[in-house]
Amino acid sequence: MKFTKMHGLGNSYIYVDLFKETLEEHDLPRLAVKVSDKNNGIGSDGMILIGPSDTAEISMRVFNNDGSEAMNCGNGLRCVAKFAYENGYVNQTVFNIQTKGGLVEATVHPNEQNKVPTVTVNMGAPRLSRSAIPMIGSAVDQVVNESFDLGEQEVRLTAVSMGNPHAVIFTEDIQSVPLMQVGPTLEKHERFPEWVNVEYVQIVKEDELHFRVWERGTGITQACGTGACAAVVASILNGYSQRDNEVTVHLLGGDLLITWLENGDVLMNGAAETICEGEWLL
Ligand SMILES: N[C@H](CCC[C@H](N)C(=O)O)C(=O)O
Repeated sequence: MKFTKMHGLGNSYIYVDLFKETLEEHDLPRLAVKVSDKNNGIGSDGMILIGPSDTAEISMRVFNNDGSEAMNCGNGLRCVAKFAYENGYVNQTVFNIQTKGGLVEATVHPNEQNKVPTVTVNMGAPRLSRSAIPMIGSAVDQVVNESFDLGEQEVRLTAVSMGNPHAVIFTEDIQSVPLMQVGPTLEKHERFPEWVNVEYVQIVKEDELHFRVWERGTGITQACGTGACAAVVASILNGYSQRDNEVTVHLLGGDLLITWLENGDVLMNGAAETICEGEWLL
């Protein structure tokens, strides 16, 4: 099986081109776990399948490194867009990508001078209703800065879906967040029936945030594109940032530029890079 390893700000995946490869005989969750393993496999945060679509120019399926399938992946979308453009699967720089969480529109910027190529993705509108997250056990429909009992400690979180679920917690000091404790506890908490991605955010100023993430199905990653979008939406819902203003999100692996437009859509711009190509022999 031929593959391409690509990353968005250090959030890497093993990409398989289903226009050329067939995985019908494979158990996809098991394959995702195997290829993601850094010792017995290739090593990545998961596996992404690029393929045909009957509703868009191209489709994407995302598997975390625990084998769970996700509805969306921001860093993955930018890499899929770059791959589709470079491999001639699309003949324009603006095109749609079908994800399990819905259609998104990607814009490839191929000619940026002497810079790492970036891609802009219109991620569509965030889903804020508790039932869309999904999240249970809350009296209100939109969960904004709500107290959440974790047993030995209490956090205040804002719940946002970008097709996949996110719990955003604001902090005064991003360097000291208890991500290793709170991340796994929240990730599989019973109040999140489909589990949840967990983000800590420190406000630098209204158009600049620091960000850390514990990803559902993967753990701590260098970056999470959908998480950065959720962080900016949560920052605006909590009054720290403004609609229609581009916010710079500093993630461990680099920066993303996110704007929640007045029309409701969330735009994400960031790098997408190819690491290597290879053949999976197992
Ligand atoms: N762990 C996520 C999928 C990957 C999302 C992330 N890598 C991104 O760039 O958005 C989930 O289970 O919803």
